[in-house]
Amino acid sequence: MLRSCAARLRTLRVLRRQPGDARLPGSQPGSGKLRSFSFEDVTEKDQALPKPSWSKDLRLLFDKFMKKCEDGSWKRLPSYKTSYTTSTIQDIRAFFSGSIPLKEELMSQARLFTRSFEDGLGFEYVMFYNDDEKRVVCICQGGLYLQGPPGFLHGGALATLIDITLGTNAMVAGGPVMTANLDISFKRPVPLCSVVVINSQLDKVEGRKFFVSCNVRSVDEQTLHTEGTGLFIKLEPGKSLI
Ligand SMILES: CC/C=C\C/C=C\C/C=C\CCCCCCCC(=O)SCCNC(=O)CCNC(=O)[C@H](O)C(C)(C)COP(=O)(O)OP(=O)(O)OC[C@H]1O[C@@H](n2cnc3c(N)ncnc32)[C@H](O)[C@@H]1OP(=O)(O)O
Repeated sequence: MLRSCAARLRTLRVLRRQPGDARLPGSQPGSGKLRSFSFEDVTEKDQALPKPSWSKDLRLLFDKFMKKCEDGSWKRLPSYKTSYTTSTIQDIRAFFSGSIPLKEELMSQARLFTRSFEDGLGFEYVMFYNDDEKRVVCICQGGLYLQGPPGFLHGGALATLIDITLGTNAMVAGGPVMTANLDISFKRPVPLCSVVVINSQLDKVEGRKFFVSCNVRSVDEQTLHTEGTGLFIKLEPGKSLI
């Protein structure tokens, strides 16, 4: 698994020697196929689909959950590098009652933190949602640029993955939310480039407060890496954030 991460890093270094170019979407690593950078490439491509940088474990888990989607009980959630396309920026500004401090131009360049790394070096993840059970499962692989202790995933990176998983669980149930509180117990470190499964469930809703909890386990389910709980507050349209 670590070897596939290192090979991916070498490939990216070779491709990066061409300034102003981006990799052709869908090209094979090492193929050297390049073409000019296009904004649509980074905004429109669904990132929650198999890529060459995924390990075998991540692919197998993805296939397993896609099978569960066949009867409609589970749904894969697509994911993009930015949620803020030019057409929705006005709506978002209105929703937050003008409290977003960024100017239009910068806003359109903003990227979702977890989708800002090159393929395979940062966060690779896919979330699946079960509406009846109010559960979200995130299958994820933390890449070489997310190191904390030598050879292990940074705790903040894992906290980020937990935050977005719990937040997504709250959001699919109740609409736009923000994290008010996160409580995380790190029990066993996560090896870098390994795959873990974040299992979350919506425990309780009280007015605008959504209480969500999760555990993080290894692929073989033998290791309990982490447990976490979160409180998410449903945002009120037109209410300023600041
Ligand atoms: C057309 C589309 C339009 C819009 C959609 C656009 C976008 C979608 C929006 C978001 C999607 C993106 C989500 C991804 C984000 C990833 C996660 C994050 O990184 S969030 C960033 C980190 N979090 C923050 O910066 C939050 C900072 N805090 C706040 O902004 C506010 O405190 C708050 C959480 C928004 C709550 O403020 P409110 O004024 O709205 O609510 P309150 O009246 O203060 O509280 C309501 C209720 O909740 C209780 N409460 C609030 N905070 C806490 C807390 N920390 N611990 C415990 N309880 C808390 C409070 O006591 C009230 O309880 P009640 O009295 O029982 O009702």
